[in-house]
Amino acid sequence: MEQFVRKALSPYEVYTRADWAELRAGMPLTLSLDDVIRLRALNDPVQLDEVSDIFLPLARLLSFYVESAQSLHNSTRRFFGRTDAKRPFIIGIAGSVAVGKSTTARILRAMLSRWPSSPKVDLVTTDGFLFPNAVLREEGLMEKKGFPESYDRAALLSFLTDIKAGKPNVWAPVYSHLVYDIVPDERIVVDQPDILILEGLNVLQTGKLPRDGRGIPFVSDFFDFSIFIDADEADLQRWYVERFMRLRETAFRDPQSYFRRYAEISEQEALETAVGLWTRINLANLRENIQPTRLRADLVLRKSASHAIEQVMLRKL
Ligand SMILES: Nc1ncnc2c1ncn2[C@@H]1O[C@H](COP(=O)(O)OP(=O)(O)O)[C@@H](O)[C@H]1O
Ligand SMILES: CC(C)(COP(=O)(O)O)[C@@H](O)C(=O)NCCC(=O)O
Repeated sequence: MEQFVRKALSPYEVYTRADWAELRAGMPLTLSLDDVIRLRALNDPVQLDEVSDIFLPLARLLSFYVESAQSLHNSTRRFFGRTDAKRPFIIGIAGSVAVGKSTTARILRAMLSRWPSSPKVDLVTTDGFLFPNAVLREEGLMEKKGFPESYDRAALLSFLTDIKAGKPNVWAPVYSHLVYDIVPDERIVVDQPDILILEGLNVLQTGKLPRDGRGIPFVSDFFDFSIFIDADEADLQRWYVERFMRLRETAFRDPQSYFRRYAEISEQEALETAVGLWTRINLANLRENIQPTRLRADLVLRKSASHAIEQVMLRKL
């Protein structure tokens, strides 16, 4: 009974992978297996059937939403008799560290940019808005990287405000996973895209509402559509640790790598280090800040232990 009431009250329509895949409705597959291999991140085993079963129906849904958003914006322009700049459609992608946000964002970007209208699709990750390590150290936040307080939220909001207003050449700072810090003098420029994908742990977080009612408090206020990628904690830990162990063979060997020392310790010590980083930083952040935002998303993609998406939940209310 309790489960029945909970289901009736849920704001989501729940689809199995097979049911969701049906909603592709003839949408043509524009990515090849080579494209998928090129786009997927280290340790992400995503396959071409994930593209046809999950991403094609999603791209079809988004094509309706983008069209409706443009039409709504045109109505507002007509009402005011204005000819202001086009407004990009902004998609937010949230979820834990190691859940596969970057692969999802890159596949989605490639698919949307291959629509017949050839829209300009840009992708930005929120790590560029982390405070530099020097600031995090001063504030005692080095073990809180990825937590809400480790980001320059004002800069991120100002970046989104400019993009949504249709300004040309809006820039964002760049973060390097290799050096584990913001890269001085490097920037990414976003120039009036039709669609912007913003990917990061924190994009659905709410923060405190200002008491005086002024200001724009949430990053998600800028989203036309939001996606949360969900998985069990035990699977996430396994993916994080496996990736860490693979990075020891690759990126950590680079003399510039912040994690250089972890390429040299024993396998057992490396495992303990990875589990420690996962538990102290990323699991704590998942529980305190990320997981509670899941039900704010328009779409939840739920991954199984094999990394494949097994269930899709689409907001109906
Ligand atoms: N220490 C690291 N060195 C190099 N690349 C890394 C490191 N940690 C994570 N990455 C890469 O950074 C990207 C983002 O990782 P993460 O924030 O965990 O998000 P997600 O796994 O959801 O995409 C991934 O492509 C991952 O492979
Ligand atoms: C850089 C990140 C905070 C992710 O940033 P995002 O792009 O999601 O804003 C994360 O990948 C990270 O490095 N966390 C710190 C703990 C760790 O080293 O695993």
